[in-house]
Amino acid sequence: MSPLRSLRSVLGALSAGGRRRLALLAALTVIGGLFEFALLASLVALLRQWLGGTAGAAETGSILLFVGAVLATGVIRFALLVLTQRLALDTGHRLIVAVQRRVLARDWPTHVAAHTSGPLAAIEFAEQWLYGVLLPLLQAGAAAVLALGILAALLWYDAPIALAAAGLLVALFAGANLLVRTSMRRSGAAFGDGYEERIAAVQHNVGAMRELILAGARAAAAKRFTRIDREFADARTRMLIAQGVPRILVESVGLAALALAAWWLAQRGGGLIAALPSLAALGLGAQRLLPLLQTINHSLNALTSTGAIQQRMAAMLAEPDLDLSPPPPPLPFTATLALQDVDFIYPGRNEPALAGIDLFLRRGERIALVGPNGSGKSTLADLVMGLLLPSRGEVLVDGRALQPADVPSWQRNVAHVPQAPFVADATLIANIAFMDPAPDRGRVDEAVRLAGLDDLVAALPRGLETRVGDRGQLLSGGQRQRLALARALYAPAPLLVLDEATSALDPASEAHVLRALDELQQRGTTILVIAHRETMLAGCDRVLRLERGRLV
Ligand SMILES: Nc1ncnc2c1ncn2[C@@H]1O[C@H](COP(=O)(O)OP(=O)(O)OP(=O)(O)O)[C@@H](O)[C@H]1O
Repeated sequence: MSPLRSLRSVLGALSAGGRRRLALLAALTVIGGLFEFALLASLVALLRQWLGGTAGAAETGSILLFVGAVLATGVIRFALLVLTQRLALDTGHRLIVAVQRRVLARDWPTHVAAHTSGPLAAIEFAEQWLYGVLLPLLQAGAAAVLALGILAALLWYDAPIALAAAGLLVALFAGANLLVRTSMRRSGAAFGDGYEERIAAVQHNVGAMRELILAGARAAAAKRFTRIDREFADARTRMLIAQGVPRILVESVGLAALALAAWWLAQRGGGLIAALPSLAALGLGAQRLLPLLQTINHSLNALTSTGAIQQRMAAMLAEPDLDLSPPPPPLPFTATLALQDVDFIYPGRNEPALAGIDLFLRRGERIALVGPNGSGKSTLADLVMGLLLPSRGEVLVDGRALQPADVPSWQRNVAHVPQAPFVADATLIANIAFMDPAPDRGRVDEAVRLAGLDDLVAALPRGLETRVGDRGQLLSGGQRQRLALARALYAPAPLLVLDEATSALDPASEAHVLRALDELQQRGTTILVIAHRETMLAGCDRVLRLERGRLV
């Protein structure tokens, strides 16, 4: 995707309001440019009058015009400073939120297949894009207005010289950019890769701390990180150097050209004195024109060098946006849940994970699913929960085929306890009443009791208000599992799926959970238990066995 196309798609991801604010920002920047031009024009007019010796009312008028332009430009500059910062940060905020919404909108298979470093890096990329591309582009817009004005004035003053100077500058910029373009593109792409790799390395080091300590591999991890960060820093250095080269080249050659022009003008009839007004105009023009051209050039360079980052953002923003409407009501589930001749093949796999599955569950039944590792138990559970959709066959709820559009309302019937649950760095109560801004204390206590967490809560000085640490590291493995069970029980759902949910529990805790399952079943909950341990099969109405993706 070309930089301009990806720029368009990034901007397209902003809401209509966001784009309107951006248009306002662009308009303000151009107005700022116009005022700067007015300021410069009045300064030139004033100089001309002074140099020409004109006095009286005309001079007073010019001075008043000049003072007015200075004051107005100051006010506009201040307004621009405030508005630019506000609108720019607002645009950055909108972009970051837009990316996060797309991450949250991903379906389960996409989420599982994606690297976690991508969404994290996207936050930095949004800021890089904002300060590295968008703001420089806006400044370039204002600079272009001013540059065109100055050029027009110079053309009017001395066309041949102005044309020669403008031609030289444009040629210099174009040449310098051609020189560094490839380096800029490559280093920009390496910068984007390096940034993601660096985040992935940090995640790896933090996540694998225990393994690194025990394997005596912390120094190796530090070396690996050093290499990754070195490469990233090198890419960034190359990118910044490539961005800076045109400026140096143009400034030095431009200055030399100005000296040559002065010499050439002095050779014309009348000598240096006669050439002074032309030289002053040229010098003033060049002095103002050069930084403007630098600004324009810098923004175009930024577009090239951050092209890879922008493309990543554009690709993420092209993903479907999240539906923010409130969750739909639960799909009626009164009698049966069935899988009919279901196959499932994971993307990139040749063999189906599940084949020819026929499964029939009555409401209120408790069924166990057993089978060796990799036989497809979790895949089957994911199909039942609507996290995966069958590659062939159908899932039927009360005899009606589940359509993709029904999945969110079907999922409102499901509570799930995985083997390795997610535990937030928050209090016990916040983890149990997950995402509920006003936890219902009665339901929390009931869930704590059923999950057998009451002894732990009673023993903690801060009870349910105890923080459990990052990923629940301040709890034992069994306590984490019981916490996940309590979470699943907090929002009572007609279907409870336990996927190796008690693997870390001691016999007494497991017996407690089995009694809780009996109680839930009596209340009409349908329960699907995936287990390797025989003990968990007690109380199940049926035991189904999966082998190599088939029910046997
Ligand atoms: N996201 C995935 N992408 C590709 N293949 C996958 C994915 N998840 C699982 N598989 C494959 O699907 C097959 C079934 O895996 P599944 O996790 O359902 O087995 P399981 O019976 O639950 O195993 P375990 O008892 O070890 O938990 C395995 O061969 C596994 O490698």
